[in-house]
Amino acid sequence: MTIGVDDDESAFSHVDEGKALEKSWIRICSRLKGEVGEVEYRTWLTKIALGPVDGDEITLLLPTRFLRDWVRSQYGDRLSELWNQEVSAIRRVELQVARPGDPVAPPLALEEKTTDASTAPQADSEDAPRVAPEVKSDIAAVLDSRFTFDTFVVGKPNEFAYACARRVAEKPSSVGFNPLFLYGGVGLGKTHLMHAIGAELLQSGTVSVAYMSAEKFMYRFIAAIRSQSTMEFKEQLRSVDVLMIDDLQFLIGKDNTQEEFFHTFNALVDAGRQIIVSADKSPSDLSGLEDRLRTRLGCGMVADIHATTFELRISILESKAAASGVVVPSKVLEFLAHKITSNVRELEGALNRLIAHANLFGRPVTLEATQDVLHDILKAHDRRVTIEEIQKKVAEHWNIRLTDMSSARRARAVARPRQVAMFLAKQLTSRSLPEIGRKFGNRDHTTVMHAVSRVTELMERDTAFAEDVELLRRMLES
Ligand SMILES: Nc1ncnc2c1ncn2[C@@H]1O[C@H](COP(=O)(O)OP(=O)(O)OP(=O)(O)O)[C@@H](O)[C@H]1O
Repeated sequence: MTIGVDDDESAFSHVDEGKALEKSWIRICSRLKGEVGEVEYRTWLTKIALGPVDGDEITLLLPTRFLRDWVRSQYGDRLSELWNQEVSAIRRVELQVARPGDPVAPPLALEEKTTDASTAPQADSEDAPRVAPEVKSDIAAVLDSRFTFDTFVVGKPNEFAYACARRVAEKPSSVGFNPLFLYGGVGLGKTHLMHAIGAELLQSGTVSVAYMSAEKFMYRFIAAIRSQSTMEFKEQLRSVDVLMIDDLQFLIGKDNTQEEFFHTFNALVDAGRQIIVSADKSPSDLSGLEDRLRTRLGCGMVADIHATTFELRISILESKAAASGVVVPSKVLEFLAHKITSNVRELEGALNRLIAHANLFGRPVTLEATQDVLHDILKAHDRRVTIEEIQKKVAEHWNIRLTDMSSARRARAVARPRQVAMFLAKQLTSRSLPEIGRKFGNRDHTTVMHAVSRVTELMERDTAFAEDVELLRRMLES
């Protein structure tokens, strides 16, 4: 082998070259797995075997042309980068289809290889029909068993979305519920609800369910184009009873994929099949999606998952703490629910960390320990937003003067934004009601309480207003 950079050259001339490469490969696999996630890794990357090194190029072998093309298009650049970081002399990665006698799997598995037949492509022979069986298993719903209706905690902000999801799981394709469009901010339970619907439907054993992120949909589509098998791909998609697409906003700006999705969508709905879609915004706000697609997406049931309330955060924490078997005092739960308001994922992450800590050290969870274990998260949240920032953003949004946040004016055009700012201050900061009141022209804490309940009430009644408040919240948090 001719590797031209000194460090690597000496390394390879003194130790067993093959072993060193295998070690590098294991590290690369481990990094890739962390980057792309378990399912993606198993589906596409466990089939790669190490081939020879020639000059600055390493060859990686794949069992079929389809897999080679896919890995090349999706991971080719990243593989080159990672190899180059591991062995600076390697500057290029060549992906080839393995020939008889070549290694057919990674020489050293990262862990026990338990490639799931339902998710992995069947890549055993170049002559075998390449796409049909692969895509078929590929679009089958791979659901997270933790995301069920039973584990979903229902509260005011998500009760409507939950009821719609339940309804669709009981009676898919009912008039008025097709498509079901779930939308809301990051980490508020959209994926959880979709998986819950899928799990419920699959239990019946009679319904075929496909679930994938919009991103995956696009990659499948591109792969089908590359392998000239778009017809098979379309047929696969159009043969399912229920199609779920998560995070649809990903298709913004991807015109060809949108077009394909639009046709699939129409074919399925026309054939009386159920579509379920999630996104971070309502169909009308997904600018960048074609108008005809947005219109059709809004034709069925559109359900918003609002930002969590304090009460919902407490219920979620209680339920997750109870499931863990670790006793978490209510003071700690309240503290967390006050501090971590952004989304359920973060809240859950913080609680899991506390529980893991308690289990590891066998110590009870206390408020003191919580502040200690979570100090980095708590600091980040404290820093996140100030009342002054909230007042400024809200004033700009409704085009009022900043001084009106503290003025005595009671005209609705001024009073309503002020109430929203108080509401957001309560949601996004850890300030107490009297502290918030003081920042709004020395108002009493009961005025802040009134503002919070008034805004909550209005958000429930008025979707446009709720979206305004939600938008402000997201802007302030970003
Ligand atoms: N109401 C709830 N009850 C129980 N767990 C919840 C609830 N809402 C969210 N979660 C949990 O929070 C985490 C994040 O939820 P999920 O992945 O469904 O969010 P998402 O809205 O799909 O986010 P993203 O926009 O990032 O895709 C999951 O672990 C989920 O189980």
